[in-house]
Amino acid sequence: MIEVRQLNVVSGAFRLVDVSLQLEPRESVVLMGPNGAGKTTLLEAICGLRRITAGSIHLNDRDVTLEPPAARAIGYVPQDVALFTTMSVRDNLAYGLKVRRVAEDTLNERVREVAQALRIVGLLERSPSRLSGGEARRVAIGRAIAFEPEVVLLDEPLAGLDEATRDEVCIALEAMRQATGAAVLHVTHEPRDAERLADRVLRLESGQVRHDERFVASGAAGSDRQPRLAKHPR
Ligand SMILES: Nc1ncnc2c1ncn2[C@@H]1O[C@H](COP(=O)(O)OP(=O)(O)OP(=O)(O)O)[C@@H](O)[C@H]1O
Repeated sequence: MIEVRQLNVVSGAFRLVDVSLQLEPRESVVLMGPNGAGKTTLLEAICGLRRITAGSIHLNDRDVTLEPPAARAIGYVPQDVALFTTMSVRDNLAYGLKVRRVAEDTLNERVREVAQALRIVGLLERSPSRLSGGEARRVAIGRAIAFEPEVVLLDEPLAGLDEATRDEVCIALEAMRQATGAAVLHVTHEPRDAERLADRVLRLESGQVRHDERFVASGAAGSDRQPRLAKHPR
């Protein structure tokens, strides 16, 4: 479970003020809101990439507010993907496992599983600079989930994908969520993503988060899909 308590962030003239939210394990929450509302700023603050001026972040009752990003069990897919261009796709996927000193055989198995689930096995030895936009997005998702984080933060991961790739990525995300029990916070501007992926929807407006009462979960969030990623002991 992740709990954000009264988070305050100052970014130039922009402010997030007393933002609170909570995600249960395996819960899929979509975060919507207008351009510039602070969705990216909020995700960056939760994963430790933005300094917060007040408030706290708790992962399973552990206060991680002052921990560096790599010490938090939080996977992040940034809006601009930001793959490590000096590494192969395989090494991008392995990165989160390496920094957490996961044994090599487990690491290799995990990379293989994630690559299969996201259908990027054929890309493993490529450089990220030679990927299409959709391929790069899938690699970024793989890098974020390979170390089996407790929470995954996704900043518009489906933007710009064609319908078939979009479906594949949605299925892989749902499989990951079902198999690992990770909670997912997913930023999108697309109501259809919310309908497909969300258990509930939050709206960020005027620096504050509120529940979208109009949203009713359709139950279409992949509960009928077979998980393809196995859970490994931490
Ligand atoms: N490094 C920065 N320095 C100063 N202001 C910033 C910085 N990064 C973002 N901002 C400002 O903070 C506000 C929130 O930006 P943010 O990217 O979090 O919004 P968003 O909701 O993710 O927008 P979008 O839907 O367009 O992606 C904007 O007004 C933006 O101009």
